[in-house]
Amino acid sequence: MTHPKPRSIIHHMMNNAPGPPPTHTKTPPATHTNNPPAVHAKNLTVTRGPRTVLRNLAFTVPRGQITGLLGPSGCGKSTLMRATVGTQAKVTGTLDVLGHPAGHPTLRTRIGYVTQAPSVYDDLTVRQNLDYFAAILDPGRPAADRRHDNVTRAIADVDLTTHADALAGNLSGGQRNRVSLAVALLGTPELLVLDEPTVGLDPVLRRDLWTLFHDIAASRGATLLVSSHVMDEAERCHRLLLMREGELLADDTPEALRTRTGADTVEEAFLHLVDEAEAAADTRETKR
Ligand SMILES: Nc1ncnc2c1ncn2[C@@H]1O[C@H](COP(=O)(O)OP(=O)(O)OP(=O)(O)O)[C@@H](O)[C@H]1O
Repeated sequence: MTHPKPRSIIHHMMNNAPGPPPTHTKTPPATHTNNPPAVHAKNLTVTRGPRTVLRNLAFTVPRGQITGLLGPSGCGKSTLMRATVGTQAKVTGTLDVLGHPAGHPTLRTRIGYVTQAPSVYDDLTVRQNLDYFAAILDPGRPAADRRHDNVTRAIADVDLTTHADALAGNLSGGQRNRVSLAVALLGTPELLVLDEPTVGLDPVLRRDLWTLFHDIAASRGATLLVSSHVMDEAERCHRLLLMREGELLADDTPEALRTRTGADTVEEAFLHLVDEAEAAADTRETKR
């Protein structure tokens, strides 16, 4: 007897679109044209200890798309994500998320946030982990059926149905990352903030996750803000925020960045922009 295959976004996408995911150089139409952008920042500055780690940032993250936050280690990606989800202290300037100031209580259920360290309980199974977080998000006996459906769907979304009863502690690093992502998907968030979700994953898993991100954006109209320091992942985003040392070098589509700098890849474009920024800084210095 053959069992029906569990519904899985990853399989669904792979069956319909074999090969690598599209690089999506064209910007799709925004799905909530009358709504405020997912994120709007102006004069955004963050200090950590004695250091200014984000300096005067201004950018807009449109809805319904994948915006990549790219830059070298230590440039401030995690700090920007923490500020966006409202967990970062000493934030000044404007930072509006889904039309509210970052950290506003109404945003709690509208944002999913996955940090770099998978936040799952090793001594619980995948389903028990999800049940636990679902009970916090949507408590009470009357919501039991809805919780069960949401948990089943979130597990299927990250392609872990066959591992639902496995202890999280016995999963691979990539699978544990996907449990964290499933937790973030539980409340069907409008904005998903994913901090280096593919770090340490093999190329196949990385490709599968990016396929999943595109499916989440396309099928739910969700906005994804995804950080990475791997420049080839930039090509998979609709838009890019390129960062260096707490400052924004660019806020554009991968295609526009390549065209503007005459580069073949986003990595080359990034290096070009770094050189340009350093030359501009030198000019300012010699004029003093
Ligand atoms: N608690 C802290 N006190 C002072 N400085 C900090 C603190 N935490 C981080 N920083 C500094 O803030 C800067 C930005 O850190 P952040 O973690 O945002 O960078 P990142 O781009 O996410 O790096 P990575 O890719 O390695 O995760 C770094 O230079 C870091 O040293």
